[in-house]
Amino acid sequence: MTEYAIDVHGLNKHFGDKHVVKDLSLRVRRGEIFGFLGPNGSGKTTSIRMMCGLLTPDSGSGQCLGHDLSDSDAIKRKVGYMTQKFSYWDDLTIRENLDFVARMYQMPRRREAVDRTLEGLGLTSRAKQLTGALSGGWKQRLALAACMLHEPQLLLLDEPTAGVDPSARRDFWEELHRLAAQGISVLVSTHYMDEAERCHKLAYIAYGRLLAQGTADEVIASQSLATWAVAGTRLAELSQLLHGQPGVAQTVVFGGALHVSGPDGALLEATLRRITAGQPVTLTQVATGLEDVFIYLMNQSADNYAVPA
Ligand SMILES: Nc1ncnc2c1ncn2[C@@H]1O[C@H](COP(=O)(O)OP(=O)(O)OP(=O)(O)O)[C@@H](O)[C@H]1O
Repeated sequence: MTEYAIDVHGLNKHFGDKHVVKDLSLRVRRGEIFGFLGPNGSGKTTSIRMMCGLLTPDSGSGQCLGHDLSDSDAIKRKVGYMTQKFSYWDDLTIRENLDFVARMYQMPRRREAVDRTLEGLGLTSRAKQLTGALSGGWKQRLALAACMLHEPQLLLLDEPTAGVDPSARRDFWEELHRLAAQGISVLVSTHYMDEAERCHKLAYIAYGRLLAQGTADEVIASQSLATWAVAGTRLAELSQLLHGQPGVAQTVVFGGALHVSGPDGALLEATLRRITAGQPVTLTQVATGLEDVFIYLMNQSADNYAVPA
């Protein structure tokens, strides 16, 4: 048994003349929760589908749970894949939906598998509820249960909590950590920063290219950004003034403060002091956050990929 649930190198995928995944190399350890972040259309779903054998890469190689990527039948038997779209029957109960999935996959000892899964995900008391009447959070839990029926070793979850309220998202993540503690590996794509911070490791992908990966602290440190918080009034006006000034890479409003970041700390500070001189604002250097870094990475890659006029 290898140390990695996923270990892929140089994966590429084109759709027509669009190069949607570029030289993707990624390793996910067993029992690790690995977060996959990036703007819409950056290639997260395509990457996930290649890693679980649902889509053949144009080039590149690797293994998933010890099987070569080309051995998609073996991989699919050990992987649970939760797609973005909720695809269960509203007019069936939770139990009936799970039973339907178990039948579809011709699972042996179906009743036992459904009971075990209901119990494992805290759904037993709701087993008879109609799916259509469930809240978004419980629907996601049903979808997770359906992809756990065959006891997979790896979960590939594509934006599993999109549109789910914060308390249900927290419960869902507690469940993921419980599963990871049992040795199940999880690759999860998300747009939520709080979820990114709950992952053991992260990768940020934009325009098909993986731009940073590691723990949240490593991803933040990798960009060496300095960040200042500017508190005061007329911050929108100040943001416009700062745009394009020496040392200013980006300005982002965070609650009542403007976060201003740039790669050259001294230059950024000098610019901030010059532009805000005499204005009723306070400047405080703050720790650069994950969101600051993701916005920076996205802007950088947009610049690199911009088509020249
Ligand atoms: N089967 C397909 N045929 C043609 N183009 C596709 C196909 N699947 C995806 N694409 C294109 O590939 C690019 C990457 O899509 P993908 O769904 O992998 O991105 P994503 O990062 O998962 O986006 P989102 O966050 O919106 O789900 C997009 O431009 C998309 O339109």
